[in-house]
Amino acid sequence: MSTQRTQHYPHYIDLHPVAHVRGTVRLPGSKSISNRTLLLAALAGGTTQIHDLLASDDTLVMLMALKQLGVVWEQKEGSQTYTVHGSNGSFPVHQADLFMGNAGTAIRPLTAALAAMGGDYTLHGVARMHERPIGDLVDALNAVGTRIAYTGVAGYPPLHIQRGQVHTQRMQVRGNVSSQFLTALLMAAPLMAKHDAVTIEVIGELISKPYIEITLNLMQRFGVTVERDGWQSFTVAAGQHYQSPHSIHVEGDASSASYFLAAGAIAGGPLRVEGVGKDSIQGDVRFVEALQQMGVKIAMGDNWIESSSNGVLKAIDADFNHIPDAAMTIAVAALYADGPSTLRNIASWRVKETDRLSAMATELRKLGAIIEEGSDYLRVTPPSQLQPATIDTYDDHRMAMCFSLASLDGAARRGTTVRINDPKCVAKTFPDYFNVFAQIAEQTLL
Ligand SMILES: O=C(O)C1=C[C@@H](OP(=O)(O)O)[C@@H](O)[C@H](O)C1
Ligand SMILES: C=C(OP(=O)(O)O)C(=O)O
Repeated sequence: MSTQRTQHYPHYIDLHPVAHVRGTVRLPGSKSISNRTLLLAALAGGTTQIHDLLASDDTLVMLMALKQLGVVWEQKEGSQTYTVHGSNGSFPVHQADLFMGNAGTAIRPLTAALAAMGGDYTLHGVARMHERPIGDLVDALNAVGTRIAYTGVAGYPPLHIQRGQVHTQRMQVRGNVSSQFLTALLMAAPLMAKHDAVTIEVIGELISKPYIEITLNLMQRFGVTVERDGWQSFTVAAGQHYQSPHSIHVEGDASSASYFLAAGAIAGGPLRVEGVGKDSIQGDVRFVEALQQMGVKIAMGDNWIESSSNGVLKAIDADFNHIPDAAMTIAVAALYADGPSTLRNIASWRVKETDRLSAMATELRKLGAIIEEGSDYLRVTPPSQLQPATIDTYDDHRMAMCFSLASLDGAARRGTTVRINDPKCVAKTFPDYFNVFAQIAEQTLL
């Protein structure tokens, strides 16, 4: 039923040096908003039209899982408009074996929702998904009576969910490994708050905080209000149900925007992205603050952002905990800076699509950079000249996308030829990435 596109990529792509980039890019939909919206629409009462849903592997696994769970949805032909028929808080199918790929935004919220509903479900994914932690979420849920078991290694998917006896007014969750655990509990909380309010307490530190704002914002649009005490506790009053807002528009993906904004910053610009802007609910729009600290000129409208180079990039030393995904783009942009840059507080990189701290260090070194890899930081000292390199991507879309930037000529140093191995991994969030990247580079020839 889905007509999502499949890009046919070769085993590698060679990117040759690009003198200048300029142009306008229409962004694909936000992954974070797409998968949250799909699940909320599926749980809600009523029918929701979702416009500009992201077409990618991560949204495909969510769509397919919902279909297996008996949720009815249709895609409007030739568009990314979907109609989802809500199931009023209870999915029709109570037994399913669900493939979650490597989509954190699918497996974590679905685990919480299915465990709260009860049934007989297994959730599994690609090999790397089975190395990505989920124990803090399972602990939080099983402590209030759900029945989730590990079928492989304790603390990691695959999971087997059975019907439990959920009795809760208070839940506790750790937030120092992934914010998606809190997001998952928040989204499932209305299913558990039938008779009593449910309060979710965060134990210790919470990382990636802006993603919680996306969750709360979308829950609100589906009619559920969360009372909060800062980042410490979140309460969902009893008797709230998700209600369709009828129509919802998915913003462009702010993390995907980072590659193009960095391109404009490195290699001239102006480079405009359309689909996100001042009004965005995504924390990753704050990527532009990091660029501004690096001396980049940024202009912003309600629904667009534009970057242009202002000479040599200034080195940066900053905390990137609030924008872990877009921070990878800064690590590559740092190759063009006037000195060493330090990206701090990014330990979560180790448990994402790959160990991104280690992968980033290895691949940046291939280009000639001197790298210090800490347990939770990365220090990038640019080389005098970038060396041609073959970049391994570790089945990590962001590795493939951010290393494309090393082909750009910057004010401080020239770009180099980069071979990107296994470029098809971009399908996780941006199947068309390399075509769009080629267009902004080609536009310089006009
Ligand atoms: O909630 C979300 O949509 C996301 C939260 C972040 O993960 P962590 O909270 O694990 O850092 C981010 O890296 C991921 O790409 C998307
Ligand atoms: C960490 C990421 O994905 P996920 O939603 O699978 O956690 C990412 O897209 O960079």
